Amino acid sequence: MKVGIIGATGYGGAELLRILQSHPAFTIAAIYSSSQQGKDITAHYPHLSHLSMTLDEIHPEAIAKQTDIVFLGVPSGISAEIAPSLLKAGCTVIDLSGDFRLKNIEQYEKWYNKKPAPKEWVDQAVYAMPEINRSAIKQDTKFISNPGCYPTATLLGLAPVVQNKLAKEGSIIIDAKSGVSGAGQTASFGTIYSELNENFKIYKVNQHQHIPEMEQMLSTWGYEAPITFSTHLVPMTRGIMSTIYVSLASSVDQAKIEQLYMEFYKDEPFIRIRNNNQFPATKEVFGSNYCDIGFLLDERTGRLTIVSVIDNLMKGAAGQAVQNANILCGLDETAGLQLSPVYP
Ligand SMILES: NC(=O)C1=CN([C@@H]2O[C@H](COP(=O)(O)OP(=O)(O)OC[C@H]3O[C@@H](n4cnc5c(N)ncnc54)[C@H](OP(=O)(O)O)[C@@H]3O)[C@@H](O)[C@H]2O)C=CC1
Ligand SMILES: CC(=O)N[C@@H](CCC(=O)OP(=O)(O)O)C(=O)O
Repeated sequence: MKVGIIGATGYGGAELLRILQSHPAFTIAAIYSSSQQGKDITAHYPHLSHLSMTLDEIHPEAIAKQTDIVFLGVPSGISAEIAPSLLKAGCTVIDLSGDFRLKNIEQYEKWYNKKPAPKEWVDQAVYAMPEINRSAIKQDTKFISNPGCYPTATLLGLAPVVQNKLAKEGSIIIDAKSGVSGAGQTASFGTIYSELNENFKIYKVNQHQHIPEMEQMLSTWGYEAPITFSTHLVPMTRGIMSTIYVSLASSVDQAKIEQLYMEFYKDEPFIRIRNNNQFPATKEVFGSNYCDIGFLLDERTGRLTIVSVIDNLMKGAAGQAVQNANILCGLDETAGLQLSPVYP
């Protein structure tokens, strides 16, 4: 099976290269760039010098001939422009951006502050988070919209509670933190070393573009109230920790909640539940496709604290995209993804 990567010079693209170079069923047929055509990937990423691949121009018809699946790892706003021409040319596309996740394009315009992709293409995109809706991916699916990094950690943390109608309406508060690679490789004032080092910042308060993505999924689970979601930049390279507070709608104890999570995720190869009141740390998933989840009920307040961690570039982007590609191709979902976290 031949795969291609558009945006291979980006962080998500580099992570796709890292996974796909040793995938048992996928071969990297070509990599594409809008700004570095004709150059070797090594010119941008010396750590990939063992691959020695030339970056090609983005020509949809040629990409359709060269690949069975193409991963699109370009910024939001750019995917909306590129994906339709790829699909028209006959490519099968897995898009990592936020451009096709929101079914309501007015919501996209409001939260991303960008022109939305044409509705007809948004309608065709299958939003796929394997542990939640892997059956949405059919054999003839041509277009997958990969979930956002924060929504992946948060929704996986919340699913057992919300789907079992245990969340009190209006009570969900999410306090999330990300390493700086979540912002991609282009430096901005907020992501330069002197701003990040020995610093801890909140950003996009009540304005984060992942809020409607999470609310869209929560509403399919019957939770209709708006959520409070805050994001923080942590002086580290990779990792997301989503700390979620939710008031419980009925009285259950810690043992029952543990049982619920264990049961909900019992067949999931990439979800690891911490029991005995243990909480996960971002380093425990670093470089892997795992999502680790811990939780503790505060019996005084009736609130549950859930902590969900992922590597933003793996389960939050490239790893989940490959997991989706595996499902699409009828492969073992874990193919190419059985990587232990890098520790310490
Ligand atoms: N970083 C993360 O943790 C996550 C990222 N995402 C999403 O994945 C996508 C890629 O993110 P990431 O790799 O971090 O981003 P980067 O900024 O690191 O890389 C994006 C790449 O897109 C390409 N690009 C930029 N402008 C254009 C353009 N006009 N036309 C075509 N290609 C362009 C560039 O490659 P070139 O110049 O070679 O074309 C660039 O290397 C984004 O949509 C992001 O929101 C999703 C989840 C997590
Ligand atoms: C640390 C950091 O800046 N993270 C980014 C994640 C962006 C992202 O992944 O964008 P999509 O909307 O395409 O998913 C942010 O919070 O905006």
